[in-house]
Amino acid sequence: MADTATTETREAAMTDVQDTRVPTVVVDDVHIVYKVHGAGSGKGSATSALSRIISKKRSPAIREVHAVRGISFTSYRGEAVGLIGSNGSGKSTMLAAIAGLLPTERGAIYTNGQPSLLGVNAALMNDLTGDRNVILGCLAMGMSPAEVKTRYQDIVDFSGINEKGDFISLPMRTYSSGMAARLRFSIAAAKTHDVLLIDEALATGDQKFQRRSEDRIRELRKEAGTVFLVSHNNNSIRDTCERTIWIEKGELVMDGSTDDVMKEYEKFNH
Ligand SMILES: Nc1ncnc2c1ncn2[C@@H]1O[C@H](COP(=O)(O)OP(=O)(O)OP(=O)(O)O)[C@@H](O)[C@H]1O
Repeated sequence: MADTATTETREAAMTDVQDTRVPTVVVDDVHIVYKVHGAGSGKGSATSALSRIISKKRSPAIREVHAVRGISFTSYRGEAVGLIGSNGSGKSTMLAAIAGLLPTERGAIYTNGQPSLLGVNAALMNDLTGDRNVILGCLAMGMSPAEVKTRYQDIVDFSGINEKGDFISLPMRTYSSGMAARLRFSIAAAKTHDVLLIDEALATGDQKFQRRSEDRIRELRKEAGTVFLVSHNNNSIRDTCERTIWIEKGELVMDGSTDDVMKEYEKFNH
């Protein structure tokens, strides 16, 4: 009897612990396959295109790249999760899939809340001025015009775009790649995201800005979101994420505390 009671208490306690962790993203045995058109064995695209026209053949074979091969994990509210791995291991593909931008070939991704992907290629309009982009970006994230007005100055100050003069009123195409990336990060980070996916954004700013963005990521976590960070900068992962997922050749190698995973990853790279 006593044993049963203990078991019940333990089970109740475990349920309590589980209940405090709210899952935000569940990745269940996901496979992602890119289909590359025009990847036939033609010698040079112009020659092969011409021979195709002459022979009236249809487009060349479609090649498949199996970028993610059966990855599973669950992230919880309040977590910052680093994604690491060699070039081409599938990190960006995994982020884009969580953001809902790529279909899964097999398996499924469930998200609680709206994921937002903040990549170095996030779309801002190059011909519009920085301030127009701030306004449009905020509206596109669902802020009301009044909210945009109150947030505007903070975003510009955070970006530091105006530190060396009035750059915010110049078109984005006149910005250096670092300046543009800083503005993109500042716009995206102005909103509390349910799931914020950051792809290498921190690598583009200078050190001062990197530190500022790391602080902002920590704040976003406190505001109850989940942050995923893809980076080749091991220090930014260490400073920002307490959990890290290591991917190689599309497969999950290790998922655990950043310290443990980094130790193994560094061994692998030496
Ligand atoms: N649009 C695409 N079409 C076809 N194949 C792609 C495409 N994007 C990525 N791949 C392939 O998918 C695999 C994973 O690429 P991915 O960009 O996800 O890697 P990554 O880990 O983010 O790399 P990196 O660290 O270099 O940014 C690679 O083999 C790559 O060639």
